[in-house]
Amino acid sequence: MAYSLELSLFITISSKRLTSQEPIVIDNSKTINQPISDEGSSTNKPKAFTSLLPIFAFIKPYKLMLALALLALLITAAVNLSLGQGVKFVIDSGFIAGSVEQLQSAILVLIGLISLLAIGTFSRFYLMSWLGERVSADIRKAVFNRIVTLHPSYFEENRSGELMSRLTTDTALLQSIIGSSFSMALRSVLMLIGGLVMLMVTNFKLTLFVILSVPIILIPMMIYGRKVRKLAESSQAAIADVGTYAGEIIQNIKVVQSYTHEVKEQHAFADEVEKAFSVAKRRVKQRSTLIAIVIFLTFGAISGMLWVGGMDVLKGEMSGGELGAFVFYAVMVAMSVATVAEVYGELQRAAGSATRLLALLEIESDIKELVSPKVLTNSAQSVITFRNVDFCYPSRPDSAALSQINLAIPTGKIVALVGPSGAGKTTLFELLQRFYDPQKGCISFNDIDITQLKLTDLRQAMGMVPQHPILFSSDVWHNIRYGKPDASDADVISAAKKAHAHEFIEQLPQGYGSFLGEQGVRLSGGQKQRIAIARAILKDPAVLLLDEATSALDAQSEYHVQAALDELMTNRTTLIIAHRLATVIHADLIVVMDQGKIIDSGNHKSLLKSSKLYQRLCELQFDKANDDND
Ligand SMILES: Nc1ncnc2c1ncn2[C@@H]1O[C@H](COP(=O)(O)OP(=O)(O)OP(=O)(O)O)[C@@H](O)[C@H]1O
Repeated sequence: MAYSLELSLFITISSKRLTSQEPIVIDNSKTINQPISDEGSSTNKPKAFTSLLPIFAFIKPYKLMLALALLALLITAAVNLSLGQGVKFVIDSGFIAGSVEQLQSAILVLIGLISLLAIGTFSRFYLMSWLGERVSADIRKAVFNRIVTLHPSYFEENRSGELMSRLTTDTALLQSIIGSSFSMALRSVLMLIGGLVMLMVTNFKLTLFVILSVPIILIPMMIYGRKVRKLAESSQAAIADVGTYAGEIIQNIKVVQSYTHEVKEQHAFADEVEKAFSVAKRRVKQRSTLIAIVIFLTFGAISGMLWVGGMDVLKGEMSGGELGAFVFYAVMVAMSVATVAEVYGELQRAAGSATRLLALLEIESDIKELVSPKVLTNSAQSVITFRNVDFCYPSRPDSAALSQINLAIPTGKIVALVGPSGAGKTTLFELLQRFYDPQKGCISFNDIDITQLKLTDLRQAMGMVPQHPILFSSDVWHNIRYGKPDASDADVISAAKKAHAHEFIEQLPQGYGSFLGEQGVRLSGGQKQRIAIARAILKDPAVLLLDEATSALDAQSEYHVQAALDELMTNRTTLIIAHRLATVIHADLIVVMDQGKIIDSGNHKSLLKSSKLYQRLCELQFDKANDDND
């Protein structure tokens, strides 16, 4: 009886395990990011298991936990095996011998064993699951730590969604491998060996029967199991499509509504959902069939065994207890083989995840730092020099984004960069912050080549206010304090006042504690800019990099933003990507750029005379300003 219970448990567990694998499978097959690595997938089986080995480096710190878990595993395996002897004893000494006392003592022993089994199983399950969770948390942290230090061009080649799935689904698969599959496999191997030995000891003829019937049960299981797994993969892929579709629509809800595409999107989404349903339907059908076949074959084989064994019992060649124990061990062997087969497939998929995660951990940032980099000492000085700088983006090696850039920016001066779209102005900012290194030439800060400078010193000295401010999904405190994490509340408020942001922040529902929504959606463009300016004021950088906003700010916002910027630029070396004439007129130096080159430089007056492009840009601005005034 205990057996049928265990068998049905086994079937439930196996089907649950299939379900739990599914989300992971989809990630491997569907959203793998090819540039990172596509190794370790099912096409790379021979390498599969060796690629799991480096994961042991993450398990090593928790050796004690692992040892205890293995001990618990050994104990439970031994108890499981001895249970068969318990069954034999109960039947032979209790029922058959008709002795109440012996039956009682047999049952007591059985209860003792079962208690030991329960404690052992609890320990094994707890310790292994703990280990799985702990190791996957450590891997997640290691991967994230690596990701945030990588060069920005890496993120142009690898989409953020794909990196996220490394952090979540790939690590989750490893967690399930370490936390459950690994111990299941070990336990099953132990039970398989132990079970086979016990079978041989109990009855050799019947052992041959078992060895023959195991493949009869396993082969259809494996064939169907593979089909179910494949369908589970496509089912998850279809569900992922549904998620991606919904995510995009939710993100762009305003565009959808302004084009009144709600109904169209509802239909398109319904199609995606139905596609996912029809795949799921096929999977459910296959799985139901699989379960039915397994039940039929398993119980069929047990019945066969009972018949052969029963005949032996009737002939007096075997005791009833021996037959009971035999059935017990036979089912144990079959279950162990099934588990090992199932875990094998799972390990292969986990190997894929491990390969990808480890590949990610091995990537080095293209922006290298010297072993003992130079540090910035003179905080009062901030001289920037570009010498013969040539640069093309890694993704476009044949087209120069900057060429032959020579530029000297003295301490405390305001330098405006002007030029048509695509001239290379933003690229200049990127190089200065070492998001990329130029292929030729040299950029120096205070006469030190920036490649020799300590990266944090360099970036600490730069404060960037981008055209489209980046805000985090948090409150005002967090967003301003990002400029200086240890700033006091008073410092944050003072920076906000200087940035002309204090007043509007005060009027927000929870003042500085107001949540700004994803990317600060709950603020206007001008307000977002002022928060970004407050952040830069708090950082108090030696050099200010300002991508001036052209966005149609209303006159009042523009006044506030300009006043905040004036405050920020005072006594600070400033580079402005200038879109407005007002800034350009006051700049100490205006640099005119076109197609990656500096074509003119000077002040407003001299350029008006000498530079055709500058004249044209001014005319366009004046005409626009006049049109706006009309
Ligand atoms: N990440 C990138 N990868 C490849 N090419 C890029 C990348 N960023 C910019 N470019 C290219 O480099 C050139 C210079 O771009 P950049 O953004 O520096 O121009 P810009 O002068 O700042 O233009 P805008 O005023 O429109 O912002 C453009 O041709 C652009 O297409």
